[in-house]
Amino acid sequence: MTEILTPTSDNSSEIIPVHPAIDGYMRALVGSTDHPVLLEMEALAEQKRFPIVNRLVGIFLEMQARMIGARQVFEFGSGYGYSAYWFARAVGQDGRIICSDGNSENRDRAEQYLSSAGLWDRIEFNVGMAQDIFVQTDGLFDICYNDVDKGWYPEVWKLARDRIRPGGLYIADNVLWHGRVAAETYTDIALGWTEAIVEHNQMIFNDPEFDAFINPTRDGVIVARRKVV
Ligand SMILES: C[S@@+](CC[C@H](N)C(=O)[O-])C[C@H]1O[C@@H](n2cnc3c(N)ncnc32)[C@H](O)[C@@H]1O
Repeated sequence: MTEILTPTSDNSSEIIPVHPAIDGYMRALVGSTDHPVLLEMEALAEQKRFPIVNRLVGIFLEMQARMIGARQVFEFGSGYGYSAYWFARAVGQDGRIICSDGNSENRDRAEQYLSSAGLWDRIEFNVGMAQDIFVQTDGLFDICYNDVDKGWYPEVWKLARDRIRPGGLYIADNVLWHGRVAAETYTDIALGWTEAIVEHNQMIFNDPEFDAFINPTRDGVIVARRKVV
């Protein structure tokens, strides 16, 4: 697995989807979501330049989960639990978030943070390759959330799509990849990642069993809903 840092060093071709003033306006509206644990997790991301989804995307994830009454969520690439924090709030006491990450330090941090937030009992955190953990886990999911290294995106979509219940959601972060998906020329942070994201997005929009849309907030979040036939 590649340790990704926030891709700012090669941003000569970066296209920012949402104007920073609009982003700031939206962020100011959601100040009431502050929680001491969230602030700590966000401070750590800033300090280590660790790519968590941000507050706006977190709120969006929680809302998506609440809108479909999600109880079972699988996360590919959980980091230290920031995105899981939002899903865990949505699924309620009987819900379950299966987290996966290749780094055991992230698991330990997630336990510390999500315990402090009173959400750890909704989490099953597995360390290892997310795709392997997924195929070893039975059942259908209300939501499969993808945030692994971007070269894996097509593979994760192919694995996940068949395991989403009708009316359930596939959600993936970074699908605009700092605008590279729409740039004529770009420098990638890892060979082939932009091409993988482009292929991933195209497959989803071409899939007759799903309806899809990209929310351009932060780095682009795709939401694809399995049709109910
Ligand atoms: C972008 S971060 C996840 C951030 C997290 N979803 C959040 O918003 O709080 C990606 C994480 O996925 C992990 N990772 C990348 N590829 C992976 C894979 N194939 N299997 C398991 N973990 C992976 C990395 O170790 C890293 O912690």
